[in-house]
Amino acid sequence: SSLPKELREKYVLTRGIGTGVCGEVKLAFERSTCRKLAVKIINKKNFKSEGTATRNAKTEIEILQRVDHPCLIKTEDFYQTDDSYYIVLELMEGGELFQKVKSQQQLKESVAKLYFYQMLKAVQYLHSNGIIHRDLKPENILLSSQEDVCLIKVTDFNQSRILEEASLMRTLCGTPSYLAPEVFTHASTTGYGLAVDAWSLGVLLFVCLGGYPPFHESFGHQSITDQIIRGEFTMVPSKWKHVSDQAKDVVRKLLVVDPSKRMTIEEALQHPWLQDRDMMDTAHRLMYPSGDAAATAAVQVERLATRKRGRDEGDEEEE
Ligand SMILES: C/C(=N\NC(=N)NO)c1ccc(NC(=O)c2cc3cccc([N+](=O)[O-])c3[nH]2)cc1
Repeated sequence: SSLPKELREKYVLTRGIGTGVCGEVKLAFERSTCRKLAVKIINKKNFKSEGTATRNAKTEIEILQRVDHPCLIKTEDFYQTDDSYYIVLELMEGGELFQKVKSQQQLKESVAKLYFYQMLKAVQYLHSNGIIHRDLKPENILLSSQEDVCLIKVTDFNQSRILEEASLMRTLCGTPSYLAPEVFTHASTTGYGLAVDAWSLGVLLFVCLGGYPPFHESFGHQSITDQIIRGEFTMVPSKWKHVSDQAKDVVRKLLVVDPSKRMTIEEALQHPWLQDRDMMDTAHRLMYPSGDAAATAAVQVERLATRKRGRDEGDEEEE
């Protein structure tokens, strides 16, 4: 394929290392440093052209370049041609969580807990920045190494949405007489939107602990959508007998059909199963290798503040 000239000048692209539904990932070497990197090639026709202004304004690429958290994929560089995007990313040598669960049957509970905690922190960060991921699945969770104890990163923001309270405010300025009730209740504000990610994390945790999905067309007579709508899943004893009751409790409180009754990300982070000092120390050592987490946290806060100021000024220009 015709790679952008600047990309070819800066990187050597070699073999494919992962194939996503919407494109492929190639191993690349940065010519100047010989550093190994990954290049995700996304075919533009995979980007559904959304009607809503919000989606057009904030494409996935902008989200990818804006987010900054140890458990979210970081883009190093970005190129595009008429038909493709080329995203240069850090190499995630552990590959997709999906492959690891498949090859190991099911993960050890301590490993599942370490990964799940990092996923919660990544999604907590997205939500605090008004972003819903909406497509959390094992293919979109990457592992930084082949070791069980490793950093994980969430990727693929193609389905993500920015929560625009502003657009709701504009809606409420008009005549309300034609507006549906849910516009005024939770449904259209951050409330329910964020809960979709909590459900997906429940499915992810179920798969990591049980080694099989909670909802699947091959289970019983019901369609997969009926199983999901009814929230009907089975913890097969042979697979779940070694899993702790606390871990099962987290899954059961996330796979709740009614979003208003579903456990939130914040509540999950407070659940007894995750009050595990050793796991947290390991996770923080992986997330903030520089060691001084306080300093790193302070830097994060400062960076967010400057970015927020920048965005506000930027928005004024847009307005
Ligand atoms: C941003 C994004 N997707 N966005 C999108 N619209 N997809 O639908 C995206 C999706 C997937 C990836 N995947 C990788 O970086 C990735 C997959 C993989 C498998 C084995 C080994 C490696 N590796 O880096 O060594 C891998 N990296 C990286 C970025």
